[in-house]
Amino acid sequence: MIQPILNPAPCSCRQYPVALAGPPGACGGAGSAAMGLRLRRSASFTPEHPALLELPSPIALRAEANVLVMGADSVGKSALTVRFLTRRFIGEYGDMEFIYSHTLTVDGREVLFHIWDVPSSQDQADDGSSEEKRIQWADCFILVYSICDRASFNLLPLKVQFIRAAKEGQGQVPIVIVGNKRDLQHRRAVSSEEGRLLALSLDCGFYEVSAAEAYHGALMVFHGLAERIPDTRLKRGASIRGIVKTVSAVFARKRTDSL
Ligand SMILES: Nc1nc2c(ncn2[C@@H]2O[C@H](COP(=O)(O)OP(=O)(O)OP(=O)(O)O)[C@@H](O)[C@H]2O)c(=O)[nH]1
Repeated sequence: MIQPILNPAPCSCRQYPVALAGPPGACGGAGSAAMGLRLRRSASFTPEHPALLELPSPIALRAEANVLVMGADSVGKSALTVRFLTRRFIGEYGDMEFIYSHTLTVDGREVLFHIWDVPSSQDQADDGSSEEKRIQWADCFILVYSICDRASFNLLPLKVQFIRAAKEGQGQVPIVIVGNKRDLQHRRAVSSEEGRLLALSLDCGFYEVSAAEAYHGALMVFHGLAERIPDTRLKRGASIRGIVKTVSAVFARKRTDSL
C-alpha cells in the first residue's frame, strides 16, 4: 500500500477515498475484483527546471490524459509516481492501488494527468483481463524497470506488444520506458545503452532515473510523456470543474465511503 504521505508535498493535494468495482472509466465494468483506490488531486505546480519555466502565456490548451504506470515488482513504480507528485522519496510503499491527479504545464499545454500506479501483486492476481481494462482506460503509459533487475527489463517488449495490440486502431500510443534505481550503479545489470536501444526499437521515450535521489528525473519522465501525447489524444477542457467531472465519471459506478 502506498502509505499516506505524512508530510505532503509543497503541492496542495486533496485526497478522495473511494472504492471501485473494477477499473475506472469506460471499462470499469462489473466482474472485476473490487479494488481500493484513492484519488488525489493537486493544484498545478511550476517546474523547477529553468527551461520549463519559459512557458507561453496564457495557457493555450487545457487537457487531460490517463497514465498507467506498469512494470515488474519492486522496480520503483510507486517511488517514481510519488516523487513526481510530492517531490519526495518516502522509502517504503505498500501494494494498494491509487489513482492520482496532477497538473503539469508543458509547452503551453496544461495537462491534467490521472496517474494509475498498479502494484505488481495486482497484475499477478488476475488472468490479464484486468490489465487489459486498465490499458483501455489509459491514454499513455510509463513502463518502469530497475537497472539492477534484468528480468524486469526483459519483460518490456512483451508489455509494449500487449499495449499496442490492446490499443490497435487507436493511433499512436505514447509510451515512455524508465530505467529506475540509477543510483545503484554497483548493482547495475542493464546498461544505459541497452535501455536506450530497446526504447528506440520499440518507438518509446527513454529515461534513466533514480527516484530515490532526485525529483528532476521523475519530472522529466512526465514532461517527456506529455510531449509525446498528440493534441488529438488529449481530452480537452480540463479545469477545476473538469476535475470534479472526471472524478464523478471515473467513480460513478460504485462509490463508497469504505476507506
Ligand atoms: N536505491 C533505490 N531504491 C529505490 C528506488 N526507487 C524505489 N526504490 C526502492 O525499491 C523498493 C520498491 O519500490 P516501490 O516504489 O514500492 O516499487 P513498485 O514497483 O511500486 O513495487 P510493487 O508495489 O511491488 O509493484 C522500495 O524499497 C523503494 O524504496 C531508487 O531509485 N533507488
